[in-house]
Amino acid sequence: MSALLSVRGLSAGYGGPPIIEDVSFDVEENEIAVILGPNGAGKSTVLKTIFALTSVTGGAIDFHGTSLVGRKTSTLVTIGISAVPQSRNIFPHLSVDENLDVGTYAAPPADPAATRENVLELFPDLRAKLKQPAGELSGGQRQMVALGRALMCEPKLMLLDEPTAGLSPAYLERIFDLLLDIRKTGVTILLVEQNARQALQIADHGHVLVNGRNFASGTGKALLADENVRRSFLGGAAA
Ligand SMILES: Nc1ncnc2c1ncn2[C@@H]1O[C@H](COP(=O)(O)OP(=O)(O)OP(=O)(O)O)[C@@H](O)[C@H]1O
Repeated sequence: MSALLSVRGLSAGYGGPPIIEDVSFDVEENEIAVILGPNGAGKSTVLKTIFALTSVTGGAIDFHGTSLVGRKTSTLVTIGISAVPQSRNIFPHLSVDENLDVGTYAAPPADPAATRENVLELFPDLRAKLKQPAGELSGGQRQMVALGRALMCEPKLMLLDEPTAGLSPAYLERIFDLLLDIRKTGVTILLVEQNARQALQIADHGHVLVNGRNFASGTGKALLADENVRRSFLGGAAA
C-alpha cells in the first residue's frame, strides 16, 4: 500500500539558499511520525513546506497520491491537512469555543456540532472553559485549544510543530497521551519535537534531520536503540 504522505527529494527555503535539501520520508496512514534534529536543522521548514508556506525548489510531496507542490494552504485544508504552528496558534482574545469555531472556517465539517462534541470528548478539560478567553488558560490547555481547533476541520493528517514546547513535565506527558488518543480516532500525525526521547516512545517512525538533510530514519524503537542517534540527539545513555 502506498504511504498517505510521501516526501521525495524535497528542497525548499525562503527565497535565499535552500534550508532543506533532498529530504525524503513517508508517513503511513494512521501513524505517528516524528521529525527530530538539532536546532536549525530545518524541521519546522519541512512542516511549513508540506503546508505550502515556503518556496519549493525541487522534489515532490504526494498526499493520497496527489501532488501538493504548488497548491495553496487553504486548498490543503479542504483536502484533509491541518496544522498547528509552534507559536501564536490560538486567538487569545477569543473564547475557547470561538477558537474551535475558527477551525471550521476553511473546511466546514458536515455536522459542526457533532465534530465539536468529538473534540471535547478528546479534551474534557476544555468543557468548563468554553466561554473563557483562550489566552487566560494554562500553557497545556492552550495547546489543547490549538489541537482542538486543528481537529475541527476533520483532517486526515495533522502537522504539529513542537506541541510540547514550554510545557511542564506533567502537561508534556498529557499532550503525548492526547496524540495517541487523536491517532485512535483515525488521524495521522506528523510532528516536530525537541523532546526526542519521549516523542520516539509514542512514534511509529522517526526521521532525524541534520543541516537540512536526512540523517537517520527508523521505527521509534530502532532510533531509541541506535547508538549514533542516541549519542547525538538523545543525551547518551539507553532508555
Ligand atoms: N521565515 C524564514 N525566513 C528565512 N529563514 C528562515 C525562516 N524560518 C526559518 N529560517 C531559517 O531556516 C533554518 C532552519 O529553521 P527551522 O525553524 O526550520 O529549523 P528547526 O530545525 O525547526 O529549528 P528549531 O528546533 O530551533 O525550531 C534556520 O537557519 C532559520 O534561521
